[in-house]
Amino acid sequence: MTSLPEDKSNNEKVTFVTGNVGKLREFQEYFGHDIGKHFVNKDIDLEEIQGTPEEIIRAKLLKAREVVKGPLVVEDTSMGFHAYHLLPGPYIKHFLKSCGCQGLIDMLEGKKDKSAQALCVIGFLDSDTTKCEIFIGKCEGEISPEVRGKNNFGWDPIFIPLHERNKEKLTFAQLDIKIKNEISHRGNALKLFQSFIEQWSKKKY
Ligand SMILES: O=c1nc[nH]c2c1ncn2[C@H]1C[C@H](O)[C@@H](COP(=O)(O)OP(=O)(O)OP(=O)(O)O)O1
Repeated sequence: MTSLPEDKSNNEKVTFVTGNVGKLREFQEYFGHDIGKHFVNKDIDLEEIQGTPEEIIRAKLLKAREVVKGPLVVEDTSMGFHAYHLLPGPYIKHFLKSCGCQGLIDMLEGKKDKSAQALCVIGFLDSDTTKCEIFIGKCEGEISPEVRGKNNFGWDPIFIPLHERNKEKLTFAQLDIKIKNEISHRGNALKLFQSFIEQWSKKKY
């Protein structure tokens, strides 16, 4: 299990509420060694509502608030096919669990349009407010005709990000985590979140 490094300073830490090891790994890779100065991780199973990505993230933050007192961050990721008007979208977790990566490929059988979009929504809630800050990152891609690369994170082995850094059309699972973070939905959301959290820490301490 990936865990964030401990830090003994007195700064109030932001709690990243997630039970998803893949998310934690990419978060840690993005922020680097200092991550423990700012964040701690708590694995709480947060019930997910149905709705738009913004509605889902707000509900996730408010649910987490019932358990975590201090500043907190949650994340929700969806992935959908343009041929299906971006469904499964927020329901991708359930599709993946029941059909697997091959099942997702099969959903596009006979469809000419294999394009897909990944969306990452990061939500932040400070301790003294109910105002949710939301950061959204997107990544356009296409679904690979077969499962490729080591599957250690969700639908990574079938998602080919369309980006000039990926001329070889590798799936996320075949790309180095550093490159994934530079071009992915999560990386794009983290860029926005990072500038916010740096300003927030300056004001706070
Ligand atoms: O970059 C990614 N590359 C491939 N797969 C990914 C990625 N990011 C999330 N995923 C998968 C995990 C889950 O099957 C679904 C999102 O579900 P999602 O509700 O956001 O996450 P979760 O319940 O696993 O963790 P959490 O404890 O943070 O709510 O897509």
